[in-house]
Amino acid sequence: MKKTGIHHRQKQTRRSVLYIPANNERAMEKATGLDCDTIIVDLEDSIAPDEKPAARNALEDRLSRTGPPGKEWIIRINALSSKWGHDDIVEAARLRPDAILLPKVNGAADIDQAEAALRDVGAEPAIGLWAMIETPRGIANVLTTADTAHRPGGRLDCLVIGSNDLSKETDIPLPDGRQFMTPWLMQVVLAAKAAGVDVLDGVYNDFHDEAGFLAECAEGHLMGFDGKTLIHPSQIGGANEAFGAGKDALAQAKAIVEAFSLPENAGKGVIKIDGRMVERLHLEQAEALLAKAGIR
Ligand SMILES: CC(C)(COP(=O)(O)OP(=O)(O)OC[C@H]1O[C@@H](n2cnc3c(N)ncnc32)[C@H](O)[C@@H]1OP(=O)(O)O)[C@@H](O)C(=O)NCCC(=O)NCCSC(=O)C[C@H](O)C(=O)O
Ligand SMILES: [Mg+2]
Repeated sequence: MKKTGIHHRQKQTRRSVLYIPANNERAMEKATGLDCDTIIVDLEDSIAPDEKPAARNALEDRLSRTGPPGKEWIIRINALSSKWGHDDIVEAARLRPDAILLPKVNGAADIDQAEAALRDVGAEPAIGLWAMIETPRGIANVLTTADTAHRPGGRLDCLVIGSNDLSKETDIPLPDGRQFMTPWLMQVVLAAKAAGVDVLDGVYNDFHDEAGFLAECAEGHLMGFDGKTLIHPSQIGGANEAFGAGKDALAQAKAIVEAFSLPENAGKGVIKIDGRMVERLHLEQAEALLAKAGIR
């Protein structure tokens, strides 16, 4: 369970989170068989303005034929301030995804507006909200946005970096300028950790550049992201590897749990394993890692 989980969901593994344009029938068909943890069906930036209503209908039609994709799935709607946003959220609530992803969230008021709209249509409490943080104002206000997760009935469950929009709004080119965005990205990570919600890194556009993608995955993992958003199936394996608990980390976690379970360590707050100090906070960390990996 999340530390501060509001709707008491199970802690999800979200190493690899793949966007699929809602009107891409072939890609939607493939989604169930892909090894990604989560899919985001997109009604926003990958759908041309004239195609928005048709994409919404295509999604509804597909789900009525096939049912849900068989893994965590999210619908990214257009901003509620846009001419499509209201119809999108009404339709999304009817289709009952695990969560609705709001683009270009500038602050808590955007979450208020979405939660009110979901209340108005009687949306199930189990439908979560995810927020894209991809504007300068969204970065500046991210802690108060994240803290909406703590309100009674709060639906926020995950923050998602939108690096393309952030690049557009700040004139920092990608991928070369990512180092200059890093302080902002870390603000988002920190806010997510403070509020106890998940946080996902942005996409890597050049899906033929495997080395660049893997380097960005490794960096995102070190920065504390829970996973990475993806645009192409070829990126799934690398993200699962980078954000999954590696063999060494799992072995280390098991060693910590075993050491603290020894009778001679029962009353101790701190012990030594392989010459390193290990405290009970490390035990908690180890137990959480093993639980997330489904080991205990
Ligand atoms: C980028 C693409 C348009 C490339 O598509 P395509 O030309 O079809 O690529 P391939 O020929 O290499 O595809 C090989 C097979 O893989 C399937 N495929 C491709 N993409 C996906 C996908 N996303 N999900 C599932 N399956 C996919 C193809 O159908 C091929 O299958 P097969 O026929 O069996 O060979 C395309 O990848 C794409 O549209 N990607 C997603 C784009 C998207 O959703 N963009 C919006 C989110 S990004 C963003 O906006 C983030 C944020 O807001 C920000 O600001 O940064
Ligand atoms: Mg965006």
